[in-house]
Amino acid sequence: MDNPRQLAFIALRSVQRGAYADVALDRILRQTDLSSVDRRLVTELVYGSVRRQRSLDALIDQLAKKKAQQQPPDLRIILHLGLYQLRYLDHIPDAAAVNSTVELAKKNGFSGLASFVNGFLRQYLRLASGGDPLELPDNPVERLGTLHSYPDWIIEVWLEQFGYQETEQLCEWLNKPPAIDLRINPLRASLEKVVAALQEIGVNISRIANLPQALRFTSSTGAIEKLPGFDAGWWTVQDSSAQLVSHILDPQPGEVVIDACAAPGGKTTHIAELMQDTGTIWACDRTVSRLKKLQQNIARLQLKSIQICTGDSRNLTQFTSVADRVLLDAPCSGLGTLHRHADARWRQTPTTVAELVVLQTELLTHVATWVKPGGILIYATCTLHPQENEAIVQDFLTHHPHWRIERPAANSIGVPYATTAGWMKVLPHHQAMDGFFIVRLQKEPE
Ligand SMILES: C[S@@+](CC[C@H](N)C(=O)[O-])C[C@H]1O[C@@H](n2cnc3c(N)ncnc32)[C@H](O)[C@@H]1O
Repeated sequence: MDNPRQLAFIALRSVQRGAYADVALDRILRQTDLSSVDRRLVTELVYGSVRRQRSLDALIDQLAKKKAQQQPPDLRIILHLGLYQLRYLDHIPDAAAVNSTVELAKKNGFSGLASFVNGFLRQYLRLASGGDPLELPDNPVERLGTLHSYPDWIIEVWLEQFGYQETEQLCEWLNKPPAIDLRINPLRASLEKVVAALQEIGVNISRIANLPQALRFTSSTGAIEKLPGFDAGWWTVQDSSAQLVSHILDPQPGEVVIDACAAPGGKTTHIAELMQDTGTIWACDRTVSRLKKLQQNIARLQLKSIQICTGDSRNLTQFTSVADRVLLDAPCSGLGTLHRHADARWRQTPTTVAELVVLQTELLTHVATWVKPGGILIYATCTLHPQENEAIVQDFLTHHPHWRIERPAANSIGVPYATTAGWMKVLPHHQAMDGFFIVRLQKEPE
């Protein structure tokens, strides 16, 4: 049973039936005792096949008699697995990819189609020896969508924002495996201490320009929770651009700060660290399971200044005008973090975005009432969709004349990401971090 390709096939079958890719993968990996090399292969095959689904289907449509949608669902997965290895993985010899895919077909009820699978993959290889066999439409939206495997609507949103060349770079960047960054907890350890402890066990790590607490792994790590300092609360896994958000909030010791969408607490715990664990931080969220993770993180990092408030932040009435600063790290379509969630591009749609826009508007309108006169409100998302970012802020300012955008001060941490409008945008293909939108709003003093 511990055959990596068979395990990938089982996980992909769950994904096809509606499971989240990370959940399906985690379930399958927990049941096995694979070497770390094989675990990496299963992970790559599952995430890669999901991510590249559109391109792989286009090749099936082109090269097989039956279109991808008309293939038996399990056979379609097997063809995806074979094609994915041939097209995207350099370290697997072609013969091994073809033979193992034929075996997979035989093992999973397609013995009668083994020669079709063999012929199909060998035809792909023959064509690939003379250039890319994937035929691309002329229309730029479908062309980028087919080549880089994104739905047309995402390509349209990005083409309008960034133009063809930048969109293509962004698509390519978000198809690469994500980096893992750490945020050092200065209340428990210094950056130097963490670097030394990791280097001692052969894990390589580098600093990230302009982010005082950030480190990025540059070699493989094994299980993160087993690395030195995790249990002792020396550090937290958090992408650099997410770290940027709390620095831009700039909370001060002793203040009252509310994090309106806090779980699992990446930014709340960062805020507590920046405030030297003084003052009061309210961590609000409506998802109980995610709040449990927040609680675990607070305990591991040994923080005392955070209070949890469970509920829908649109309905919480106890916080009117109490906060020096409020963070709204809003639920969003996550188009800036597609590299971390292989199936997200297929789950989000223009309809889910429209629903999110309503939620984001309602949240922003309500949590703005929590800020004291003269106080600060940060609106942030990890998406690159103007309806969820620029349009939300413009609409808010139109209806709230006592608020204004505060631009990043000269030499401050937000400057490299600033736009002429005053908000900040982190573009993954420029800054090598998750995509983020961050704006700092100030309420008029009394
Ligand atoms: C982007 S995530 C927050 C991530 C978190 N700030 C961090 O850094 O770890 C958005 C969160 O919003 C929460 N959420 C969504 N709708 C909400 C609502 N109406 N009220 C409160 N929380 C909500 C979700 O449960 C989710 O945890």
